[in-house]
Amino acid sequence: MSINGKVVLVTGAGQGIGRGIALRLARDGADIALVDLNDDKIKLVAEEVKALGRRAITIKADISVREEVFAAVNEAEKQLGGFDVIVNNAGISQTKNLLSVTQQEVEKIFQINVQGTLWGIQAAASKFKERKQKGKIINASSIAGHEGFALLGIYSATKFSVRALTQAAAKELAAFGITVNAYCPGVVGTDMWVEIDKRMSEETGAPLGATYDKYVSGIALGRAETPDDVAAFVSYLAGPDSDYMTGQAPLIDGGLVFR
Ligand SMILES: NC(=O)C1=CN([C@@H]2O[C@H](COP(=O)(O)OP(=O)(O)OC[C@H]3O[C@@H](n4cnc5c(N)ncnc54)[C@H](O)[C@@H]3O)[C@@H](O)[C@H]2O)C=CC1
Ligand SMILES: CC(=O)C(C)=O
Repeated sequence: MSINGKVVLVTGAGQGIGRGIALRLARDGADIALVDLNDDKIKLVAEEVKALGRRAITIKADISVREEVFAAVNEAEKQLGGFDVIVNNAGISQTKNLLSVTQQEVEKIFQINVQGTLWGIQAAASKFKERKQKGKIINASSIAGHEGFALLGIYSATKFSVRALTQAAAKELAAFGITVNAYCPGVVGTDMWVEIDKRMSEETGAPLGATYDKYVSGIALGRAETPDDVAAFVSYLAGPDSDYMTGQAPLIDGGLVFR
């Protein structure tokens, strides 16, 4: 299985799952455009990609701003000489109960998790069409895109929305040879979960670490997920072995949510 020489853009690549995906796809042979709000972090990941023998560029961009996402895709093509796969990975969490969440808070997370994913779909699909080539679009959903979780209700709504966009885009873009799929991780030990656990403690009074431990204790395979676990599945979605798959959002969660 190889994506040797392909150009892949990964958003939210500065840390956590996005960094894991960038490094895995570099090991698979791809050149990587690393996109994140945090310039310092993507520069460090770029050094790691280069140490694996692949090319890497960094683009500081906010995925919630449509023009910045289109500019990032153009820059990736210009500097790396092609454009084959986008991984719309960047996202934020929000731990609030439904009765107190504000309009501003709802708008912010929808702008990043949903609109940001839509801009990535638009920018990548436009580029594939302009280049008259096939391409792959891969979006970050979640277990929370298959089940609404208490205190993660608006976050869950955004991840259900990502699945809706994935299905609709797959139908609209299949005729152009563009596939659109999503990955749905479970409990991955990144900074996002540190923040969720802290906010859960504030909301419920649970001791720090207790919410994370409770979630992990529900995983059939008996351990928290790592970015590498997610990246291994994204490697499949990015490569030719998934060519006959589109519009899907499989769970890769160690056995936590069963559908
Ligand atoms: N950590 C987990 O357990 C799970 C995470 N996910 C999803 O996976 C994706 C990655 O999650 P993690 O690596 O855990 O998160 P993280 O919080 O560790 O890293 C997210 C990265 O995205 C960047 N980012 C945030 N907003 C951005 C914006 N507007 N524009 C550009 N970059 C931005 C951040 O700077 C950061 O580098 C997210 O979409 C998340 O919802 C899904 C299921 C489980
Ligand atoms: C962060 C996330 O997607 C959860 C709650 O699993």
